[in-house]
Amino acid sequence: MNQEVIKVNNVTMRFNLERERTDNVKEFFIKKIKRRLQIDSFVALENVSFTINKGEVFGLIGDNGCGKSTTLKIISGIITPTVGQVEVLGSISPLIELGAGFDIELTAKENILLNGLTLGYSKKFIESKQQEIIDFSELKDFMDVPLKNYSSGMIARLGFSIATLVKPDILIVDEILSVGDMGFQEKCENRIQELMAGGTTVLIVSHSIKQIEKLCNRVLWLDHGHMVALGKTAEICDCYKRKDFRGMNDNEIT
Ligand SMILES: Nc1ncnc2c1ncn2[C@@H]1O[C@H](COP(=O)(O)OP(=O)(O)OP(=O)(O)O)[C@@H](O)[C@H]1O
Repeated sequence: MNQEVIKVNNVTMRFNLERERTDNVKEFFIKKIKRRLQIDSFVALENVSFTINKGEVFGLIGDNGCGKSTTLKIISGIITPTVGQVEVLGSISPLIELGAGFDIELTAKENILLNGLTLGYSKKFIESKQQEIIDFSELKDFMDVPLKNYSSGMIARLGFSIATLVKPDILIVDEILSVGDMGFQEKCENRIQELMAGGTTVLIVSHSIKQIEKLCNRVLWLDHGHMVALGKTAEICDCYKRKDFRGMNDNEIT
């Protein structure tokens, strides 16, 4: 029987955007008291519901600004939805923002320790795994270089190598694979497949439909914060490529 490990239930996310600039906290409160603060709200997600089963590789697709990263941030617990609930069963390794959890002034070696500690591992454990991380990232010659001198692809290599070191229950990958070169992307895809075989659930955001088609079992297509279609990868990607909104507001296309 399928075990649901991520449940997103009627989630709406509204962001407040100040219409005019407020330079300091005092000015903010004065404007607020005088009711002069004009705030527009922007709905990034509206009434989004879906579930992901253990061991699935689930993809989120859609045009720029449709709400993919917001969905991942809500699932990871980085932001709380305005309305609705999210339930997550198990440990999450979120690879969401490139370089998040890194200090660019520190060297790669120092960042492995910092990032590992942030993920909750002990210093001893990280040190014992350091070589494995260096080997997978193929950045041996750059270990003493501060991250500010790394390219985005190199940061992605390091981030992915740390996040997948220990098999997480749930791996969340936001676009990161797309900044690596072809060889590294392939290596990441193989590792994702290995993790999947070991029962890890993977949630991926990618603009590369080819990558989604290659890796995912099921896909959700979002448009302007709304669910357009949810279902098997081939069908949903096909609808997306043709911009076929037929499935709009339907539940699952199977
Ligand atoms: N903290 C925030 N405050 C205000 N608006 C936000 C905030 N975060 C996201 N948004 C807005 O919410 C919408 C959805 O953003 P999100 O980053 O989830 O889109 P996306 O689908 O991941 O886009 P992309 O494909 O370009 O990465 C966008 O219009 C964005 O400007």
